[in-house]
Amino acid sequence: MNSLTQPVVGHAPLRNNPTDVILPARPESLAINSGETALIVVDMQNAYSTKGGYLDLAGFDVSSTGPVIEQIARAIEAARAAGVQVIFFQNGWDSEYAEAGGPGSPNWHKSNALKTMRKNPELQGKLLAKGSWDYDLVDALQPQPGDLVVPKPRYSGFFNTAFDSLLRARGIRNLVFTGIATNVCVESTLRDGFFLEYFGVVLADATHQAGPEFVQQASLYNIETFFGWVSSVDDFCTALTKPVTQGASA
Ligand SMILES: C/C(=C/NC(N)=O)C(=O)O
Repeated sequence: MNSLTQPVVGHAPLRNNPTDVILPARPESLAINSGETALIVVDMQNAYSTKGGYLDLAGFDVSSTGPVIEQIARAIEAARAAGVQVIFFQNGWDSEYAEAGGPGSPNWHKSNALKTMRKNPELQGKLLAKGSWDYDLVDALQPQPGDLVVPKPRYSGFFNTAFDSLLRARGIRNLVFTGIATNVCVESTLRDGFFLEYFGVVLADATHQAGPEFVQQASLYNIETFFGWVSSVDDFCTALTKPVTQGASA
């Protein structure tokens, strides 16, 4: 075989027509390649954003999650149009809660879902259980062919999941985060990604905290200052439609 007829293989088969974009962000703009970037939608389940779901029943305020869902939908549409991989996380456990861990697990003691069910036995089997309404992704944010859905049993999406392998196999290095809750699963996953050499960006207006407003600000401060970058849905959508020509400045 000569060099023209030999099959060619390489690492990281990038997605169609990857382009470089400059994403305005704090504390500085980021140059990212669309083929090496994934939009991460964290736990947009009824549990976290719908009245009657786990967070609401546990006493957290979910009254302003509607605009966040709309912003995430915009970010997903822009990502799909630009060929950016969309990955949904879905948090929860089997209906017997074996995956949640028993009293030997700190999760059993700290999970407000498990604590709420222990206090209200009539809810047993309903919160964050696979197959339940609570576990389902919200109607407005449903995966489409080509998107990935990754179930996860703990706050960090890297723990006991296929996430890292899925990213590595696709040559993805940049993780753009949306979802709920900023201060729990979003921040946990972004932090673990930082230690694994992923560049993490959070789209602030496509996230919502679990707890008072100050924890949203604290989490964004932490991310901007120590673990990654903070941007917005407008900047993400605009950046994806304005590829940067190699060698040109933004
Ligand atoms: C409080 C909480 C947050 N989860 C998340 N998706 O950030 C939980 O799962 O208990």
